[in-house]
Amino acid sequence: MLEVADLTVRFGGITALDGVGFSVARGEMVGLIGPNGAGKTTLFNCLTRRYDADEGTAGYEDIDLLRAAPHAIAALGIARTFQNLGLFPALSVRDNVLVGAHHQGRAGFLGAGLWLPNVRREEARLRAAADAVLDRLELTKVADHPAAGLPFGTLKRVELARALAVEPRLLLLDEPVNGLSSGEVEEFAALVREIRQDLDITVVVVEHHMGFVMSICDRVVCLDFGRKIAEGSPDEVQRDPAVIEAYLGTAA
Ligand SMILES: Nc1ncnc2c1ncn2[C@@H]1O[C@H](COP(=O)(O)OP(=O)(O)OP(=O)(O)O)[C@@H](O)[C@H]1O
Repeated sequence: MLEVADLTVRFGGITALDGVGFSVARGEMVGLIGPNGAGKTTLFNCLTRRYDADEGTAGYEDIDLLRAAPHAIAALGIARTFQNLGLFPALSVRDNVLVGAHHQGRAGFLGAGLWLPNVRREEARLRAAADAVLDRLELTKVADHPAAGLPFGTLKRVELARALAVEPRLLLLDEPVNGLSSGEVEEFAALVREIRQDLDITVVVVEHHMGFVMSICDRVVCLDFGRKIAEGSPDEVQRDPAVIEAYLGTAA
């Protein structure tokens, strides 16, 4: 489903990604790990066209993602969550989720302004879809609450709901369990397992929480200083001396 090859991104003198390549099969869940500054978020930013790559390709289904327009990413069936939450604090939880669903709307500016019948029907359809996502993520009770003021664990689920409202085929999760308690991490892992099973979504997850990554991912890719240093099953990567050295600074 995704085939990243020779991906290189430079920021002035810093090479954030240096010839990175890996592939993700349809239905797989791949973990992307590595110490701080390894280039994980930069990789997501390239795939979602927030950053331009200097070199490389990212084949997604039958196109090169790196040539896609940034606004086309959601329509291509790709959604992401953000490390620091990409929510609008003053909007209700439901409206935050509707922002995710919005790209599916077909109404033009004029039709929306005049609130024509087809626009009303479309709005009702999008709201029903958003409500179904809220229900799945047990967020119905807080649907009308502004995002601001909700507990962090709830906001992480709203962030996931916003991404799911895109109805993605490929979901990119950036540190989804960072800051959660161990109980919440387990709940989140169960939720992701359920979503993958029910919605047939392919997932790439960036995460520092090794317990989460190792328990939920089919395969793991490790970056260090912009380079891929290991790839394999969670067990293999965990035992890889290069990975241990990258994290601990010395071979075990
Ligand atoms: N917009 C930018 N301008 C300049 N340098 C950047 C930019 N974005 C990332 N970098 C640099 O690129 C490198 C990789 O950063 P990136 O955020 O991708 O790492 P990461 O693996 O996601 O780290 P973390 O685990 O801390 O989130 C770092 O040296 C970072 O400072």
